Amino acid sequence: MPPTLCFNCQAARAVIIRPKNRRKLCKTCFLEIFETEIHQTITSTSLFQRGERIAIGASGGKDSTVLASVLKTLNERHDYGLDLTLLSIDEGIRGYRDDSLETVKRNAEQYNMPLEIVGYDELYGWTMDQVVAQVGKKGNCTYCGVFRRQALDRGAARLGIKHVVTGHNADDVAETVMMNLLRGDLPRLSRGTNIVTESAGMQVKRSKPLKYAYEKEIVLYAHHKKLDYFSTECIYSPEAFRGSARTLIKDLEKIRPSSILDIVKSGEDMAALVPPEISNNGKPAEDEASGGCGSQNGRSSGGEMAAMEKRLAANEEAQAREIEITLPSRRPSSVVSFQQKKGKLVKGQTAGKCERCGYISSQKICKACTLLDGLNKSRPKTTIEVGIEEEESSSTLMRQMESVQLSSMSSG
Ligand SMILES: Nc1ncnc2c1ncn2[C@@H]1O[C@H](COP(=O)(O)OP(=O)(O)OP(=O)(O)O)[C@@H](O)[C@H]1O
Repeated sequence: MPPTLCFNCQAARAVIIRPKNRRKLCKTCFLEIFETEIHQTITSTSLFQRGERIAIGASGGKDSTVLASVLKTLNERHDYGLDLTLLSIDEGIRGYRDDSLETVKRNAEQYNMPLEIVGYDELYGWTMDQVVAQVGKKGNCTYCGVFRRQALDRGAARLGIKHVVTGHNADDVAETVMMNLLRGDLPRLSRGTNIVTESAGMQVKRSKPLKYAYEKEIVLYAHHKKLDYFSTECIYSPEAFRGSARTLIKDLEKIRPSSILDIVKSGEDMAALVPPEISNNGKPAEDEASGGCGSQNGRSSGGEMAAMEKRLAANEEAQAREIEITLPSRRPSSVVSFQQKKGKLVKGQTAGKCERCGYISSQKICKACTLLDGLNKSRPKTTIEVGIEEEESSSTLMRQMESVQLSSMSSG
């Protein structure tokens, strides 16, 4: 039987079935199409300014490694004129981040980019190993996510850089859309679909150039480009709800490959219907997919079923560690009744500064300092009342507090 020819060039042998649309492509065409699509995302959203300094949030994983590689390629090919730097956050997780940082150090040499490493220990006086030793695994992702978002801002500020890019991909965005849909959280759904979010703390812009790239294609790209990346998952691991949304999306993708992009597009369309007063569009915002941990994501490039099974098992395990979060007043129905009660939309909050660390926050004490308070007081059980949009301003819902209960923290 003659070999199947590439759908694109009709000359070379097809070796890849594109996860996005099942088209059969040769390696060269796949790599070029993948890069071209990222270029189109960048140009159609006017993501970068010529001469801009960009910090690439580099974890050593497949997404940020592919992001660094593609940005370098496109910067040279299309003469974007960008000054690219790798920025890594060392959460202090022995046997995980120390190994992945070795990968980033190699990447810095391979891509000829400067590398800045910022540690939780120097910023907060705690490593994640110490946090977990104190609070247990349950809820540890909350600490890590809050700390990482600030750390990326602080790292960028240290470098004098005002734009951080992260490797969040279409699967991550689809998961965020799905999670917020299931929670009935329109403001977050809206923000999670934006390609650019202004970071609350330091007026650092944050963006996701891989927003429309499928995770599977990122793995294929890394594989065929022979990129050097780290593929072990975080030892403190996953957030069960995101894992469940992920499994749901992966199941849908099997039946309908376009599902991931369809969910992203639907999220964007729904976001367009959310009034700015509620979505906080264009204002400082922290969303779950802009610096939080997604290391629950499968990182293996082979044996999808095996990876899926592993994920399912991990999700099950994660149920026991899931943090209890109550969102009493964030459903669209409460948005309406809240507004009706007031008779008009409530003006947004004014972002002030955290009294402790100076990070911009709508509360007196920012989320990271609140968490640190609990840690430093060595409380075995902590109930923290934080505004869910604490570091975000101008949202009707921001005035409504959510109760985040970090219960049984000492139980692991
Ligand atoms: N320790 C870190 N240092 C710098 N950037 C990070 C770090 N952890 C995460 N990021 C950024 O946030 C993005 C999403 O991280 P996440 O934890 O969800 O991992 P991921 O989806 O597996 O990505 P990756 O494959 O790049 O690790 C990463 O692609 C990276 O840009």
